[in-house]
Amino acid sequence: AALATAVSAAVIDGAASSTVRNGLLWFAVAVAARAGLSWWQGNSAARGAATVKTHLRHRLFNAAKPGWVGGRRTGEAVTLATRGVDGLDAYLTGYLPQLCLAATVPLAVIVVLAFNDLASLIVVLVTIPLMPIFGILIGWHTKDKTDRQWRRLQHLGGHFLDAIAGLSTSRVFGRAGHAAAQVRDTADHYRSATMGTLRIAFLSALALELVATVSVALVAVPIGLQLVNGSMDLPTAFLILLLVPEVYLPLRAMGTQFHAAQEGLAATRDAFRLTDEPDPSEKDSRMDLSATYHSTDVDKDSSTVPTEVAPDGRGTEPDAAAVSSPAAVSASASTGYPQPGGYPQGRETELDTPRVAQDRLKVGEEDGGPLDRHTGHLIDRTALLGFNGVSVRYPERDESALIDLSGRVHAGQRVALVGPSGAGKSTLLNALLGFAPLTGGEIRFADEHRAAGQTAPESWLRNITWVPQRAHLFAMSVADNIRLGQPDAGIDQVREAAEAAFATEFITRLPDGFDTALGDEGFGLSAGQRRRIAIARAFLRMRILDCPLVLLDEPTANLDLHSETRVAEATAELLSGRTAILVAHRSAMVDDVDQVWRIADGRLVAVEKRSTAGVLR
Ligand SMILES: Nc1ncnc2c1ncn2[C@@H]1O[C@H](COP(=O)(O)OP(=O)(O)OP(=O)(O)O)[C@@H](O)[C@H]1O
Repeated sequence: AALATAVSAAVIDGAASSTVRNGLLWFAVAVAARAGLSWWQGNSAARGAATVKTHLRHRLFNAAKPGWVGGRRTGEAVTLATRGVDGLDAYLTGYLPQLCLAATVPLAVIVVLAFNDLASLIVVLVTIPLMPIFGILIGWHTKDKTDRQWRRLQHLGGHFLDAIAGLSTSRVFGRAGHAAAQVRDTADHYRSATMGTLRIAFLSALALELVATVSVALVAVPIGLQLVNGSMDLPTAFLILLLVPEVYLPLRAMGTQFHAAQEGLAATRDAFRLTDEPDPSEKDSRMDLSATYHSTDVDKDSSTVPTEVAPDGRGTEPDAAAVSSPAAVSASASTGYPQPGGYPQGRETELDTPRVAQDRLKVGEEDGGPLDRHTGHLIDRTALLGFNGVSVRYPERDESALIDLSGRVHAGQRVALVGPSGAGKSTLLNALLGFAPLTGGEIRFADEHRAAGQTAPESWLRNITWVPQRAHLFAMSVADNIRLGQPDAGIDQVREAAEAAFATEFITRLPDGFDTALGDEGFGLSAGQRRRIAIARAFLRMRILDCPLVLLDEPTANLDLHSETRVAEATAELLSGRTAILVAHRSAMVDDVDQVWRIADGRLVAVEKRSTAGVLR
C-alpha cells in the first residue's frame, strides 16, 4: 500500500512531463492497487479479528467454571465475553493495520523525499516524531480513564442483570423504584466516564490534526521559495506536496483508532487476567467470595450499594446453642420477634405482638372463621382474603393455568396448596402478587380488590410478605439483603430478624459476618441458608410493616434434613399469628394448617378443613 501511494504520486509527477495517456493508465493502476489492497486489508483484518475473538471467548468459556461465574457478577462476566471482547474489533481491524501503515508509509515517503528535496525531508524528519510523542502523552492519560470507563460498563452490566433477575423480589419488597434508580445512577456514571474519554479523544485528534497541518504548511514554505527562485521544477514540487500529507495521514488515523481501541484493550486485559487465573476449584471459592466481588466493583465512592452496615457486625452473635436459651426466649418480648425454642407461655406470648392482638384468633369449630377469644363468638365472617372465580392464563399459553378458582381465607388461617407439579399452585401465589395476569374473576384482600386486567398496586403489596421458592439474593452484603425492603433498618433489627430465622448461626461463620458480600443469586450460600436469609428478610418486613399476609412457596423443598428442620422451625415462627398461604408438598407442613386446597389442572378440586391446629400453632 505504501508503495502504491508512492507510485501514484510519482505517476502524477511523471504524467506532468510525459504523455498524459500513459500517466493516467499508471495512475489508475496504482489507485486500483491501493483500493484493492485496502479492501484486502480490511477483509483479512476482520477475519483475523473474528478468529482472535472466537479464540478468546473459547478461553473465557473454558475458564468460566461455576465458581468463576458465581464469585463474580454474572452480568459483568457476560459484558466481558460479549461487548468487551467485541471491543477488540477496533484494535484489530483499525489500530493494528494503521500501526503497520504508520510504520511503512512515512518510511516510503521519506525515501522518495530524500531523492527529491532535502529541505522538505528535514522538516518532515523534525515534525514527524511530534505525533507519536503527543500520542504517547495523551495515551498515558487515556489509559486510566478508559479502564475506569470499562469497569463502569461492566458494573452496569452486572447491576442491570441483578436488578432484572431480582425484579419480582424488588417489586414485592417495594424496592423496584430504588432498583431502577440504581441502574440509572450506574448508567449515569458510565455516561460521564464515556464523555470524559470522548473529550480526550477529540482533544487528541485536534492536537494531531494541528501538528499534521502545520507540518505540511512548513514543508510548503521551502518548496514555494525554491519554485520562486527556480531551484525546483513544478513536477517535483507537485510530487512533494502530494506525498507529504501521506506521511501524517496514517499517524493521525492511528491516533483516532487508538482511542476507539482502548475499551477493547481494557476488556482484553481483564479477560487475560481471568483466563490466566488458577482454577477456582483448587481454592475454597466460598471463602474467596467477597474478595472476588470487590475486585470487580467500581471505585467505592461511586458504588450504589448501600453500606449502612456497622463495622462491628462481625463475630458478636450468639451461637446456635445460645439461641434457644431462656435468655433468648425472654429477649423475644423486647424484640417483638417470636424466638426459637418455642413459646413457653403458650398463646399468651403471641399476644405481645400488636398484629396478633389485633387478629386475636382461635381457629376452628365451624368453618375456620375467627372467634372472639372472650365471647367465643364469630367476630368477623368476612374472609380476609377471597378468590372469586379467579382465572389466569399466561400470555404465551393457550391453556389457562388457573380456572374459575373460588375460595376464602379468614384472618389468621393457614392454607396449604397441594397438588401435582404444574397444577397451578405457584400461579395462585403469582396471581396474588400480581406477577400472573388475572384473566377472569377477582381477588379481594381486606378492603381492596383486584379484578381481571388490574395490576397489584404498592398498597396491595404492602400487605404481603413473600418467601418464594427460590429467593433472589442480590449481589450485596448479607445485612443489606435482609434489610432489602426496609433500607433504614438498623443492624440490630437485621440481627434480630436473622436470629428469628435461625440464620445467625451460619452468618457469623461467614468471612465478614453480616458484612459478607454475596455473589449473584446468593452465591456462596447453600440453598437452605439462602432460604433462611429470605425468611429473615420476611421477618424484618413483617416487623416493620406489620404485613398481615404471608406467602410461602415450598418452604422446605430440596433441603437436607438439618436445613429442612431449621427452615421449618423458622417458617413456623414466621407464620405465627399470620394469615398464610403455603405451597407445600411436605406432610409436616400440611399437618399444621387450617385448610388444605387441592389443586389439579388449574382447578380447586377439594377443600379440606382441619378443626385442630397442629404443633406449629
Ligand atoms: N411464567 C409462566 N409463563 C407461562 N406459563 C407458566 C408460567 N409459570 C407457570 N406456567 C405454567 O402454568 C402451569 C402451572 O404452573 P405452576 O408453576 O403454577 O405449577 P405448580 O403447581 O406450582 O407446580 P410445581 O409443584 O412443580 O411448582 C404449568 O403448566 C406451567 O407450565
